[in-house]
Amino acid sequence: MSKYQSVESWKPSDGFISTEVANEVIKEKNNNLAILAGPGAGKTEILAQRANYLLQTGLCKSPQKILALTFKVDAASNIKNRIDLRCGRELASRFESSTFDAFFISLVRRFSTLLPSWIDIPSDFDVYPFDHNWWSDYEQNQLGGRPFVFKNNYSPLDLTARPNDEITRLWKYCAENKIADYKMCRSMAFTIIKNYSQVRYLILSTYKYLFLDEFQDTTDEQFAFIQTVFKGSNTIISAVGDTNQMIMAWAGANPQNFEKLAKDFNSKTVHLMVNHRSNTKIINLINHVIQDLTTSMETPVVYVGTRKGAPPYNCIGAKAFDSPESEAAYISKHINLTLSENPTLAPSDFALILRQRAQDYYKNAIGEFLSNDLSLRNEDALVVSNGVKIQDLMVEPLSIFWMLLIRYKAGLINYSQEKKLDKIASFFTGYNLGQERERKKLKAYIARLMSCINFSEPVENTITKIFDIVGSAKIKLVYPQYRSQYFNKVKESFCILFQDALNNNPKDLKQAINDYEGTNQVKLMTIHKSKGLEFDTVFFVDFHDDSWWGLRRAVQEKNEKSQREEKNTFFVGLSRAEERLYFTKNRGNWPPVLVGLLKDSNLVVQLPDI
Ligand SMILES: Nc1ncnc2c1ncn2[C@@H]1O[C@H](COP(=O)(O)OP(=O)(O)OP(=O)(O)O)[C@@H](O)[C@H]1O
Repeated sequence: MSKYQSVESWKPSDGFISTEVANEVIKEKNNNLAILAGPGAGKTEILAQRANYLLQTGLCKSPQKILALTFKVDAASNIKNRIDLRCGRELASRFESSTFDAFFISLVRRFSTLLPSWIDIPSDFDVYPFDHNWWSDYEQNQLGGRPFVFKNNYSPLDLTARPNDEITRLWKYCAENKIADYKMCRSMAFTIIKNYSQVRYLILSTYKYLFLDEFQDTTDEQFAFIQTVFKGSNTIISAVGDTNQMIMAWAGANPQNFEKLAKDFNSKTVHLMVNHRSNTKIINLINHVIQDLTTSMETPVVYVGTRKGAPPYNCIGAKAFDSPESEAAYISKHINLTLSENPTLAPSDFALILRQRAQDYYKNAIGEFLSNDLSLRNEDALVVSNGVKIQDLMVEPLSIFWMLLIRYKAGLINYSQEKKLDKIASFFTGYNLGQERERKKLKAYIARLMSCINFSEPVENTITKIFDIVGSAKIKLVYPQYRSQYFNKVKESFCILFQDALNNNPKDLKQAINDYEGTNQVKLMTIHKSKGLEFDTVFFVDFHDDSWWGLRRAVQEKNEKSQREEKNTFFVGLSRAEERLYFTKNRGNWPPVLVGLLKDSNLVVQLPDI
């Protein structure tokens, strides 16, 4: 029997609502696609379903693979997690998801021997961003200091011709210390690709399909890489994004990406006009803001919701306060009221988002939250200095794996979590879950890992024992991002955060797990960090003119580009809400441009006193 399903019998999984356009995207065979879609349209999901379709029907046959490239680590693991859970091991192993930078690094490690002979970097170098302190040390110790190109906006260098002394000295120093920063890796990857057509052909013959998620955030440099490798090839590209959510221009994202894709790759443009996330009132507000974002040359799009049920009464509101404390006191009471009226909601369904300085806001607000029996978690905070941010830790595959084992040991695992644990363990062991005998061996392996867990021992001991059984080589093979020092950062951050949760709840394991995962905590984060997420209720806090100074300045200076970026940021934030969306300020004036938009919509009411 064929291991592949027929194209006719293949169906999308997990309650996916398919529209004609969605179906067209999933099943496109020949054309490069530019998929434009608004918030909540299920952009990542449609790529995940397309990957399932191509792998499960054999349109992407072994040994061909799909490569998904994106800007951010969490977006890369998000799509990979969905494929891993839905496809078997063999199929999932042919879906590779990576950030652009991680892909560049893997190219350099693999082909470092092809680099010009003056570059002597060993393949097991560590990568981290060289920050201000690093450069200060370097400048003090190294003759000639930081190369000029590293001081400015930097395009990748072609390293084939031996560059100047400053550059060669930097590379020599890094080779001796087995380190490199991201910019250096980009240069090395470009040098390999441009000068060795064999490497390009190897990439092209490996990847029949290329997915580009969050395409609006792609930089010129990344686009140049896509052009160099894929232009004129048979690899089929599917790029998905939302130009109204482009908030990375400061990091080099180019608003013309979709046009460039159409020109260079003759891509077919498809619009997904649905929003599966928000209620009709919030979608009306989204459509209203889109009208403002649309230039006179474009036709404004209008999104249609698929969510059932009427929006809650007063679901979009605003209120002014005279201090962050009184604002936080009101919000925590409001959350408690909504929780008491909606028993299916938990504190983690509520988010406070703000333009900047989440930690300052946290310090002012936490007391009020605690006195209303609620906990607030600053998702943007580092677990430990030089460690991983809480929000990033939550999506790290190793943190997910360790928590699943801990849940299993504590008897607090549900069916889908257990399936997920089996899947990850099968990646480490190679056991086939479809075969009874191998499944038994897999269960014995998981039991062995679990026997390492002793809740009265320091968490670090437990994790080290688990790690010894799994083996570092296996972990690095399955998750290439852990080939560097980053593994130790994730491990240390996990141990500290989970140890804290255990210490705070010595007799209540369930509560400790909830504390670690933030299940019973209201989330606090910057708008940039909220991108890609969704919450039942969103409070836009600290929503005053001073915190939107970037927009104020852009208006004063008539800087259209910056105004657009600020408005896009506002758009990203408000489109995170499913059912309730509130704007609050604790001083000064409302930001005039944004509040003008809200007033014009006629959708925002004054929130009542509680
Ligand atoms: N085709 C679909 N049918 C039903 N529900 C869907 C579908 N696609 C996505 N969803 C659900 O809709 C919500 C929004 O999806 P998702 O977060 O993938 O959208 P998105 O396009 O990435 O949004 P954004 O750009 O705003 O982050 C999620 O809860 C998701 O599970």
